[in-house]
Amino acid sequence: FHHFVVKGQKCMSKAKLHGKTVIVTGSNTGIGKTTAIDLAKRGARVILACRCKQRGETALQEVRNESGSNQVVFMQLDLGSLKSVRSFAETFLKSEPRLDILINNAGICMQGQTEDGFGLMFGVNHLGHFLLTNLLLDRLKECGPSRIVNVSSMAHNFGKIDFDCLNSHKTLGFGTSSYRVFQVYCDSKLCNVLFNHELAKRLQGTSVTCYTLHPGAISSDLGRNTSSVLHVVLKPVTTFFFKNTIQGCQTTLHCALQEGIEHLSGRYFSNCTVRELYAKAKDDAAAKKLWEISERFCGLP
Ligand SMILES: NC(=O)c1ccc[n+]([C@@H]2O[C@H](COP(=O)([O-])OP(=O)(O)OC[C@H]3O[C@@H](n4cnc5c(N)ncnc54)[C@H](O)[C@@H]3O)[C@@H](O)[C@H]2O)c1
Repeated sequence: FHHFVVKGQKCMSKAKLHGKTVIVTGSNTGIGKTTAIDLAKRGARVILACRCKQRGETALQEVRNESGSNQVVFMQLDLGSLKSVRSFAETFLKSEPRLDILINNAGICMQGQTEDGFGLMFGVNHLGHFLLTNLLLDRLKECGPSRIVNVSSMAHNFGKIDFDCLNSHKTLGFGTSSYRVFQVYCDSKLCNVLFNHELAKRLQGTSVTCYTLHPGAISSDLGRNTSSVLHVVLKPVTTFFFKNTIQGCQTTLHCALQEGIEHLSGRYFSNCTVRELYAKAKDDAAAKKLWEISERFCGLP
């Protein structure tokens, strides 16, 4: 109940980001867009990494207008295509000298399959971000102290990881029940938390830290692909009870900016506060196994 009706804490950091560069994935809508606007207002150079060129460019104008900054750039990134992730990273690394904050925000809750034949939610929510982060890691290290923020969800609590299922690249077809779609969404959000757990270990001794979080229950477009009737019926309820996208981006901003939280690298936040995870979300062996299987799927050495 607390998670659903509390509008939440505000990010208290007054950090200015002039001369710093930030990437926000999935920033043409929802909390990605409000995160980008806030960071641009603080002076950062903000890269909007979005799938659709047309929607990305519309968002670019909005983010520029609302932030009053012209240091905002659109770069095309489809997380459902490993080729697109590689080409985004290549373009970014060639054209931008710095990377100070990487915000892995994009997320999807619907059935389907990625270009590479993975389940859409596993592919976009986890695997695309896994590859993206790995390809940008050296640049983050060069620019340290730098941060990686992985937007997960409290839904990870209902997740489980079936490695056999991942190996068989099982995907959900159209007509799959909403319950099953939600279960696989929860699984992908558990992948975000386990990825963050293993990443923090691998980053120990570097100047890069990473954090994962639940942004709150937010009235956004995330459920747009669930039953349209349900969406229409629930919209007034969610608009009233849920956080709006400005409230919804506060924990992301906290993890990206708050001074003095570096010792909390690898931890999980909600309402701008560090929270305990259940054992399955900080399971060393599962996190390591997920990392190794993801490397194999992405063709990383
Ligand atoms: N809305 C909520 O209540 C809620 C709760 C918990 C966690 N979250 C998480 O917050 C994050 C942001 O969600 P939101 O609520 O702002 O929803 P949203 O649907 O408005 O935003 C998601 C963004 O991801 C982008 N995206 C989807 N597929 C992509 C792909 N293949 N390549 C690149 N970008 C892609 C979308 O275009 C969109 O911009 C997600 O990771 C979501 O899982 C949301």
